[in-house]
Formats: sequence, C-alpha cells, structure tokens
Amino acid sequence: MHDYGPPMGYKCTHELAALYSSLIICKDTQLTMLVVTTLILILAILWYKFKLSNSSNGAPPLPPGPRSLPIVGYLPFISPNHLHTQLTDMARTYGPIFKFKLGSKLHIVISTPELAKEVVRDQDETFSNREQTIAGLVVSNGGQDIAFSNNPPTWRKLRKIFAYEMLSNKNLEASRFYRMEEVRKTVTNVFEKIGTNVNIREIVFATETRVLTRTIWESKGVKDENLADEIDMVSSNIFNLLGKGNMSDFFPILAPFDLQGIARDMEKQRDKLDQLFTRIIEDRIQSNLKKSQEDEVSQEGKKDFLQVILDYKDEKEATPLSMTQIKALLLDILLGGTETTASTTEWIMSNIMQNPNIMKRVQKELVEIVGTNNIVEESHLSKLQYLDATIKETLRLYPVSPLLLPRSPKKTSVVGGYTIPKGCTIFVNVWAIQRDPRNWDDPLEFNPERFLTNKCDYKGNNLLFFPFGSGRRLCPGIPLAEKMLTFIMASLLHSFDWSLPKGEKHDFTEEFHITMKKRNPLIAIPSQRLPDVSLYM
Ligand code: HEM
Repeated sequence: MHDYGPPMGYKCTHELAALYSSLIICKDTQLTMLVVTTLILILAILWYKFKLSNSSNGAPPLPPGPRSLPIVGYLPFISPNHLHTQLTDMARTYGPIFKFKLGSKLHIVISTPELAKEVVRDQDETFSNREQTIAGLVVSNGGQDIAFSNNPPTWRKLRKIFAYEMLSNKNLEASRFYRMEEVRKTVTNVFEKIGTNVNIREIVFATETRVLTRTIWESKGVKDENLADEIDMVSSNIFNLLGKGNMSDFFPILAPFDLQGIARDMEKQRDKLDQLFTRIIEDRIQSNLKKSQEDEVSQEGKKDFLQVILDYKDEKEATPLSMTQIKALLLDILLGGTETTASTTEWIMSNIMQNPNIMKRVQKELVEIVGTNNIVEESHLSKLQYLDATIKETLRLYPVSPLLLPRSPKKTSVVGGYTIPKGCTIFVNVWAIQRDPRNWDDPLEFNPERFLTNKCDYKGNNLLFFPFGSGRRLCPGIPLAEKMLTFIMASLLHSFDWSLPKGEKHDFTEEFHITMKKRNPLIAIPSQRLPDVSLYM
C-alpha cells in the first residue's frame, strides 16, 4: 500500500482520486515517468537547438572555426527514385547544407550556388573523387575509366585523350557525316510512322547509339547493324543496373552476399560488352596490319575514335594505351552519350509540346533559317538561337543528373563553416539550385526567353546553371551533346508536327535512376510538315 494524498489545495473528490490513482500507481512508476519526461525535455531542447543551427531563416551566425554538422536523419534503405525532390524538401527544413545517413553511409547535401562553389570550384581538387558504387566499379573494372575513376594520373590521361583527341573540333568535324546520315535515317523512320505512336526516347536512344558506334569505329568498312543493336541492348541493361538502389552500397557489410544480384548481373553485362569491344578492336588491329599507310583510316583528319585511341602514344614514355584503357574509353563514350541525350531530348520535346506558342516559335525559326524546301544540316545549328534557349531552359528545369555524379572528399575539409569528413558522399543538388526562387524569377515557369536575354552557357562557370557539372569533373561530352541535342530536335521539329495520342495528357512525373527521366515515356504522333515528300527520304 502506498499513501499518496491529494496535492495541497485540492479537494479530494471521487473523480480526482480516480484520476490520481490511475496516473500514479506506485512510487517506482512515478520515478520512471520523471526520468522519461526529463529525457523527452532534453531531446526536445537538443532538437530545437539543432533545427536552429541548420535553419537558413534566422540562423544564428556561425562561430569562428569549423563546426560539426549534425545528422538530420537516418533514411533507411530507400528507393532512390525521388531522392532529388526529397533532398530539396529536406533543405527547406534543414538549410543549404545538411547531412544524413543512408544505411551506414554518411551523405552531405549542398543546395546553394555559394556552397556549390566551395565544393566544385574553390576546393575542386579535394572534392574530385567520385563516390564509387559497386555496380559502377564492376562495369568499369574497378574504376579504370574516366567517370568512375579515383586514380588521378590515369583519370587525367584518359580524360585528356577523350576531350582533346577524340572530341577535338577536328575529329567532331570528321564525324559530321555519321550524324547527318543517322539523323536522316531517323527522319525517314518517323515518316513511315506518320499518324501512329512514336516513343521519342527510344528513337533518340537508338539514333545516338548508331551515331556513337559509327563515330567510334566505322570510318570505312565496318557496317554492322547487329553489332550496334547488341550494344544498344547491353548499354540499356547497364543503365538499368546502375540506376538500381543497391543495399550493398548503403550497408557495405552486406556486399559479399550481393542480395539483389546487382553485382552478378552487372558482371554478365560487362563481360558481354567486353566481348563486343574485343571483337571490334581486334578486327581493327588486323585490318590496320593489312592496310597500307595511305589508307583513309590513318589519314590526318579522317580517323575514327578507335583509330585515334589506337594511335595514341604517351608523350613522355611513348607507350600506347592498354587494352583495358581503350575499352574504358569506349565504355564512357557509349554510357555517357546515349542515356543522357535520349532523356534530355524527351524532356525538351515534352516541354515544347506542352507549350504550343513555344513550338510555333521554334518552327518559325526553323523555317527562317532552314526553309521548307530544305533539310536541316549542321551548318544551320549555330543560328537556331530560340531552339538553343529552349534546350537550355529544359536543362535548367530537368537536368538529367539532378545531383551531378556524386563526389567524395579526399581529406577532411570545411564547407560553409562545417567540417566535412573524408570519404563521405557529396550531393550537389543542381536540380534545387536551378529551381530556387532566390536564383531565378518565376523558377517553375518554362520560359526559354530568359536565355535569350541572359546569355549564360553551361560550361560550369555559372553556378546558377550547371546541368553538365563544373570544375575538373565537368562533363567532357558537352561538344557532342550540344550538337546532337540541337540536330535531333531541329530535324524532328522541322520535318514534323507533333501531337499527343487522343485522350492523353501531358505527364511530367520524374523518376530518378542514374539519370532523371520521365516515369511514363513520351508517346507522340507525328504528322507531315514539309510539302515535298522527297525531303523525308
Ligand atoms: C545531355 C547530355 C549530357 C548531360 C546533361 C551530361 C551531364 C553530365 C554530368 C552532370 C556529369 C558529372 C559532372 C560533375 O560531376 O561535375 C557528367 C560527366 C561525364 N559525362 Fe556527361 N552529360 C551529357 C552528355 C555526355 C556525352 C555525349 C558524353 C560522351 C560522349 C558524356 C560523357 C561524360 C563523362 C565521360 C563524364 C565523367 C567525367 C569525369 O568524371 O571526369 N556526357 N556528364
């Protein structure tokens, strides 16, 4: 029996007594409640202080010296499909820099141009490592390519060859014919489908794969459509696997079990691609041996990419590239170029179709620059300023890599006054920055006009608009991407009018895998626009 009387000043009524006895049963319970209440109070105070220290609104000034960034959440293993929007919402609560754990891995999210500058420009060297995923490491043979590499000497060498040799103006000019022929083939294919459903993403993916495969190895002779189709299929499979959330990445302790079979499936795809590449490279080495030195393949200015890579010799040591390095370059150009261009084209077309006035204006420009008794050629592209602005506006609202390719600091460093531990994962939320009302007027309005007045480019110098990244890891494929995006869009809009299937509505739902694409593919119906049918042949 415990004797707890009513508090002083209370009349002992039956109700009060009943309430009292239901709340306070014994002394031990009272003590427990006291401890629990105190704990809750302490946690509430800590949470409040923590929120304040992360809040962008009314945040107290940071004390001098780096502070530890508190963890704002432990996201359990999640499907990454909406990661960029989730992280944008979290930034509204926790401010422009916050950290959270995905599984056992620490992630830091940056959501303002000022902080992005600290990472990708001011401390570019420190933050130049990539966050390496298991699928990425498998497909790149342990990061031996450019995109997944964390080995500065190899990365530098391969990137130099990629940007200055393969994608040099001279080589891009030499491969102009393949782009022209393949884009024309696509126009003919679409013409045959007039009045029926066309999947925009699929036709662009196939066009881009054919352009790239021919640019890589078909300077003359190798015309293997099946090979291009096989590569098309393997690349799509690789992309699917790269975009899957892998438990082993978030809980490395589980990696040996490969519970989702992602590493195993990726090994299969890598081996298939490896066999295809081996076939192509060995064929070329054999045919080079047979051919005379005056052969077209080896003539200045007429080399395809494969020949450029095979002829490359290290400046100092005069050593050629290893077979693994050659394959790694082929892998990067195929993976880097197909999915990104196809997804971006689909977003551009969706936005243009949803805005009939913009469609009219793009087509009016095409009539002025190209004419209606002519076909689009690369010489027209630089004059298509309104189309260029429309592409930029799409890349602003729908950057296909909304969090860039994640980076990781080589050493512990400081960003925004906070300590950033070595080896964590950094997400630069370009999607949030490019939609932030502090950076853009009416940010959610699709308005290409803004890029006619504001002549900014996407070469990584302007951290309000950097869909291709910035700093030393900036996308090296920009010259090719820009040509292909403009050429395909100009050709599809010059040759056809486009409408949605009856009863369909525009759907802009995003889904983020390794790139951000439309959840439901854009299906559109083409109709003939040019008077002369021979312009479609
Ligand atoms: C619409 C087209 C494209 C977009 C939006 C795009 C975007 C990007 C982004 C955001 C990055 C990461 C940059 C960073 O971390 O700062 C990147 C890297 C890369 N891109 Fe692209 N890209 C496109 C087309 C291409 C093309 C056509 C190629 C090749 C022909 C390519 C090859 C690469 C490679 C190899 C990397 C890795 C660079 C490195 O890690 O050093 N990309 N791209």
